[in-house]
This record gives sequence, structure tokens and C-alpha cells, in this order.
Amino acid sequence: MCIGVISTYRRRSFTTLTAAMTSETTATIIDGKSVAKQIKDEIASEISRMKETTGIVPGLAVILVGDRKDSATYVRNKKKACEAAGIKSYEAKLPEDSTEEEVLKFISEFNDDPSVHGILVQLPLPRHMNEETILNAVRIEKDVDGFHPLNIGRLAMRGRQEPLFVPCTPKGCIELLHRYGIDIKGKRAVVIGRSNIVGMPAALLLQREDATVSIIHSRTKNPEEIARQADIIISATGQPNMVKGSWIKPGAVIIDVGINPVDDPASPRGYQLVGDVCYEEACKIASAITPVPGGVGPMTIAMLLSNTLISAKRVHNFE
Ligand SMILES: Nc1nc(=O)c2c([nH]1)NC[C@@H]1CN(c3ccc(C(=O)N[C@@H](CCC(=O)O)C(=O)O)cc3)C=[N+]21
Ligand SMILES: [Mg+2]
Repeated sequence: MCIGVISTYRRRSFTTLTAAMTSETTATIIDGKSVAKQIKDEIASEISRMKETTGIVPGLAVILVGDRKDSATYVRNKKKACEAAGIKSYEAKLPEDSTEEEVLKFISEFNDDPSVHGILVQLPLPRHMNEETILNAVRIEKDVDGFHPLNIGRLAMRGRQEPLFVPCTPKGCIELLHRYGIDIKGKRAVVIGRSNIVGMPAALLLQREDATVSIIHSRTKNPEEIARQADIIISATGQPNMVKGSWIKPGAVIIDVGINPVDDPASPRGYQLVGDVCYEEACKIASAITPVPGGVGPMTIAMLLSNTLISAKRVHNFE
């Protein structure tokens, strides 16, 4: 059984099961962890080739403000992944009650430091800070998260200057589709969630891949009906198990970005991670699905390393 919260997306209850739900079909599990490992290995060998020929190694600076446990874990994992790939990592840790100016000062130092090719400001920032002010301060040439408005604007406009970086999580989703040989062109794609860091850029990327894209959000009137038209669903809502089997067209491909902790006294950490999609139900209906954990999460980190390498190659004219 899939447990979940009552969300504003879910306005009706579902009593009918689709035919596919009762049959014995099983989806392909899209193994993000192993694809991410493969990509990280590719990056590591590119970095050693770069180091041998130019003597330069890519550098990534991470700015962490406050003491959220999840953020500290993510930052630690990014640091480990950098070391494994041969990227030099720099870290600025600031207390929760720091001022915006203090954060901006670190950004400015990293902006001016030629050994830093990428700057990541871990989100969310403390509530008293203006995220926009801070993200805008990152030089676009070092914006490896792809969150600067100029990079997002360029992502939205086609046939003009290309963005210098594409946001890591959506880029990882598309990369998974490509590596599993899943056609996007002409397909109906539905993105669930419209956040600046995942949903919105995911929709833009799918459009660039020639999908026909709809976005479902908290005010959408008939989300289930719209989702059920999708050949490809990318879900990024942060609502555990919100997407039921009844939302899924038989044979659809499901990319589940949600990483939601749900209380579980039986597990050693006291919680269990679940996606936005009711995995058990979806497995019986979808043709392919990403698990949580082990799906999109590891790809996000792989894409961050990839963007950092792209940045270093670009400044040093290394092909
Ligand atoms: N400026 C910024 N850029 C980000 O890219 C960014 C951020 N802020 N804030 C938080 C979110 C979240 N995020 C994740 C990265 C990796 C995993 C990941 O590797 N997850 C593993 C392990 C999960 C676990 O066991 O804890 C998995 O899904 O298999 C998850 C989540 C990046 N984010
Ligand atoms: Mg993300």
C-alpha cells in the first residue's frame, strides 16, 4: 500500500482501477545510481586528461548557510563526489543568522577566484535572506546550478544564445531518458510541479526535445485526467505518493524527482525516503520508472560535476 499526505492536488478519490493495474506487467527500473556512476567515471577520466595536458583541475565552491541536516548531508555527498572525480572542492559554511552581505562577500570572492569554476549556493537559504539577490550575484560563467535568471531566460528562448548551464536535476532527468533510449520527440510530457529549480526548467528542456508539454500544479483542476494523457511524466512536487496508479497511462515512462522522508520507526534513520509517485502501483502500469532513492538524486550530483567540468573546459579552452 502506498501511504501519503492529503494534498491540494488530490481533490477526488479514485475508486476505479485501470485494466493494466490488475495485469502482471512490470516496469523497467531506470537505474539512476548506475548511470550516474558511469557518467562520473567518464567525467573523472576527462578531468585526468585535462590535468595531464593543462595542469588545471576544475574547482567547485559550495556555500552552505545554516544547519539544516538534509542540506549538510547533500553538501557532504557533493564534496565526496567531487573528490572522487578529481574536482577540487571549496566550502564556505556560514551560521544561520548570517547577513545577506556576508553571503554576498563569499560569492564575490569565489567569483574572482580563477581556481573556482563553479559556485553552488545550497538551497533553501534561511528565510531572512533574499534568494533572488543572492543567486543573481553568482557570475553566470560559474553558475553551475543554472539558476541565474540569464541562464534560465536563455533556456526559455530558442534560436538565440544558449544557456551556459542547464539546471542539474532536470538535465539529469533528460539524460536518463536518453541513456535508456526513450523517445521524447512528439511525445506528450506532463511535468507535475512548477518550481524554479526543477518543474519549470524540466518543462523547458522537454520542449527543447520536441515533446508536447503540460504542467500540473497545485491549482490545476483535473490533474489526474491530464497526467493520464502523458507518455512521459516528470514529477517534482515533494508530496509523498501523490501520483497514484490511476494517474498513469499504461506504458508511460515515469521520472520521479521527489525525495520525501516519511516516518518509519522500523528503519534505522527513523524515516524512509519515498518519491512523489506511488511506486508499487506505478510499477504495474508504467513501462519504465525511476526508483527513490537510486533514481534522479544521484543524477543531480553527476550533472553538477558535469557542469563544473564544462565550465573549466570553457574558460581554459580545453576541448
Ligand atoms: N543549489 C542547490 N542545488 C541543488 O542541486 C540542490 C539544492 N540546492 N538543494 C537541495 C536539492 C536536493 N538535491 C539532491 C541531490 C542529490 C540527492 C541524492 O543523491 N539522493 C540519493 C540519496 C538519498 C539519501 O539516501 O539520502 C538518492 O536519491 O538516491 C538528493 C537531492 C540537490 N539540491
Ligand atoms: Mg533539485
